[in-house]
Amino acid sequence: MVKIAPSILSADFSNLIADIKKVEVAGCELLHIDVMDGHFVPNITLGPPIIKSLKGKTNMIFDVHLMIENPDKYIKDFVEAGADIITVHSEASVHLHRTIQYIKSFNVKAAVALNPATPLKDIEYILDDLDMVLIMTVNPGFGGQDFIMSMVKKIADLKRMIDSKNLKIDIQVDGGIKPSNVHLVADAGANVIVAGSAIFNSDNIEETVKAIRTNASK
Ligand SMILES: O=C(CO)[C@@H](O)[C@H](O)COP(=O)(O)O
Ligand SMILES: [Fe+2]
Repeated sequence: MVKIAPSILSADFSNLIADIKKVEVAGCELLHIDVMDGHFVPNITLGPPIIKSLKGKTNMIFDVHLMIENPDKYIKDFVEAGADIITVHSEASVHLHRTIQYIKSFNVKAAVALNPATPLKDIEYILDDLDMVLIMTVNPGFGGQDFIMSMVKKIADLKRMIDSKNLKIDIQVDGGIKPSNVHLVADAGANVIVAGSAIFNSDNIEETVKAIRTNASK
């Protein structure tokens, strides 16, 4: 059974709560919140004050994807804003093990994201410290990009790595996922599905979420 995490990057920011309610009613488990700083990625989105303003308005899990340089400097702010899961990019953290321990010291879940070109070996020795690994299926920075097909093998390799160590770690995928390709990532082992444009740009959010869930289990 997959969990679905709509990315609010593609929501209507002038009507954010209404859009969040729609995905909650559609049964989505997580709210994926993309934080971009204009340095790690060429785009700027939102920060802790907006996340804080949303807390308490939905029961969904706040899944905060930090696409920022020097994440350690801001982790406490995101925890205080209401993050339940904090994902940092391996490419953005010099001392990744320390960063993960720091996130976990606040009793929130810790995850590492890998850009498409980043090898799995970057997390091999810290895998058992992680609650989730995020395999980027596009280059981070924008919603609405095309899914990178070669990431299917990377997901399968990660799944094998996790199973070989007898670990229980979520595999999240993010970028270009829609009802027509979700089976590829789910078959490979992904169980947390981020989708932004496919959900928020659809005419019928409930139907699209249902299609993602159904097609993931085909
Ligand atoms: O982190 C990112 C992009 O950097 C994502 O979460 C996107 O927001 C996903 O959007 P779609 O590719 O599903 O439209
Ligand atoms: Fe994301």
